Amino acid sequence: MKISVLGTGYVGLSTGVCLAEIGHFVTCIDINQHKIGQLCQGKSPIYEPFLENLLLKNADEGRLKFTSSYLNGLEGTDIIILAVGTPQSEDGSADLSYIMKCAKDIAPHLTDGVTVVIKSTVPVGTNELVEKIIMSHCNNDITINMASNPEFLRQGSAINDTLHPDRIIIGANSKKVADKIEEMYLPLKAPIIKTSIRSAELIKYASNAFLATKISYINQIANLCEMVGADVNDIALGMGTDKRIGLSFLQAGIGYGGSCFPKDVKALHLTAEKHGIQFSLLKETMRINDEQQELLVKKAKKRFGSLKSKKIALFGLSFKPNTDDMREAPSIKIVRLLSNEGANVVAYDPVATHNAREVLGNMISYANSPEEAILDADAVFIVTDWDEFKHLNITNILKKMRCPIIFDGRNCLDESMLHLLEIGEYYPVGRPSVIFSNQKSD
Ligand SMILES: NC(=O)C1=CN([C@@H]2O[C@H](COP(=O)(O)OP(=O)(O)OC[C@H]3O[C@@H](n4cnc5c(N)ncnc54)[C@H](O)[C@@H]3O)[C@@H](O)[C@H]2O)C=CC1
Ligand SMILES: O=C(O)[C@H]1O[C@H](OP(=O)(O)OP(=O)(O)OC[C@H]2O[C@@H](n3ccc(=O)[nH]c3=O)[C@H](O)[C@@H]2O)[C@H](O)[C@@H](O)[C@@H]1O
Repeated sequence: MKISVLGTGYVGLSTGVCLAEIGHFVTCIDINQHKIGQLCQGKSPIYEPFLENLLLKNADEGRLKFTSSYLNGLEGTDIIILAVGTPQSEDGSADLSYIMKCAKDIAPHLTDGVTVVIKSTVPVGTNELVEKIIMSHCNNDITINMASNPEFLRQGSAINDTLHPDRIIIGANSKKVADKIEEMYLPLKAPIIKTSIRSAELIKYASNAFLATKISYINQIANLCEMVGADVNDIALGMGTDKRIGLSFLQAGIGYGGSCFPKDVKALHLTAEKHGIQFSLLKETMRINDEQQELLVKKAKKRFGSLKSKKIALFGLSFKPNTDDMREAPSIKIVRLLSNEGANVVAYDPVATHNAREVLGNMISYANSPEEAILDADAVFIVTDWDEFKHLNITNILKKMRCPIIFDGRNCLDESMLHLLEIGEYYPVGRPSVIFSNQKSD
């Protein structure tokens, strides 16, 4: 099939590359000419494992092209996939301006019978809105087919998630349209769920808000664990082994961030409110998450009394490992709180430093290695659970501190490695703290 994908963010690019990988002829279109320039040279504008290799391979084999011209990119296409951003507006609702503009701009280039698929996360009713915009801006008397096909990939594992999805949701108002989209995905051999357009739109928000709520739930359990002397990792294992609950998304820590959970929970809460539903559960999900992001600073204040002039080494800046994305990263709030307390922050992140500089500027200093970050540090905050921080040599690095005091916001240091520290203090989330003197005690 000939497919055009609009938007070359995480979703557009992963979708485009993977559809080419399964044999389709794909053109990715973006209004950002700088990005298109990079992509035409085989460079990925985002850090995402395996993406660049697959991009180069499919471009070389002639199945993947990039352009900023709608005229070239939409010519003779069977399916158009809209994957532009839907960020948060000031009032918390989804900002649909990019998708609306996109609809208006592509309209004059559409041909009769083309299928327009919305993959961006959009509130219920947006497909209908987009169809209206297209119909009022297309040149000829054409018909188009609309469909909703929300995306569930995670950053950091976007390629694997796209090639091996748990399920594919297709929302369409006719069997013919749904079948056409199913045909596009056939080589993936993934379970397909066909439904109405409105249900498909809502499935996406319901899924993200549920996962975010699961995280807030385990984080409140973690807070309780600290009060009663229980271990949240054991609780998560004990709960999650029940198949009805499941083990995933029970990793306690300093809360969720990223470009989706925060905005999607807010947007769903607002949609419910708009329709007279008081979805207060989601309000609590958000409140718990806001508070959880303050946890490490609160713990450090309790430990040190004052953080004024204390040097804090921050391990990790991105909102999760394997990405350089800083959108709504918990590190941002942590840095602001630490700065307000008068602490000096030196941060190390394997890939996010460049993006972090744009958000945090000179509020903090940036180190090129964990070793550099811990020089003269009073405490270490582990903010992102990069693999690099979990491995044995991190314990060796921490051992170089005179008396390491570690606040582990992601519970990522291994207990057995920690015992190599002969002296120091370890404060995880929802688990017993450990004070190492020559003899270890709880
Ligand atoms: N980031 C993620 O992991 C996931 C995101 N989503 C959803 O997918 C959508 C896209 O998200 P991201 O890929 O993160 O977005 P992004 O913000 O990283 O990228 C969006 C891209 O669209 C381009 N664009 C804007 N207007 C355009 C137009 N008129 N024509 C062509 N290109 C245009 C922008 O230049 C930008 O490159 C959002 O609705 C998001 O909620 C869904 C699942 C996962
Ligand atoms: O709509 C989206 O954009 C995507 O949002 C999330 O994906 P993503 O934000 O890339 O990353 P996740 O792995 O879900 O992590 C989100 C945040 O939750 C935190 N998290 C995750 C899992 C967990 O157990 N505990 C926890 O604190 C992570 O550290 C991170 O800050 C969903 O997992 C995807 O299915 C969805 O497609």
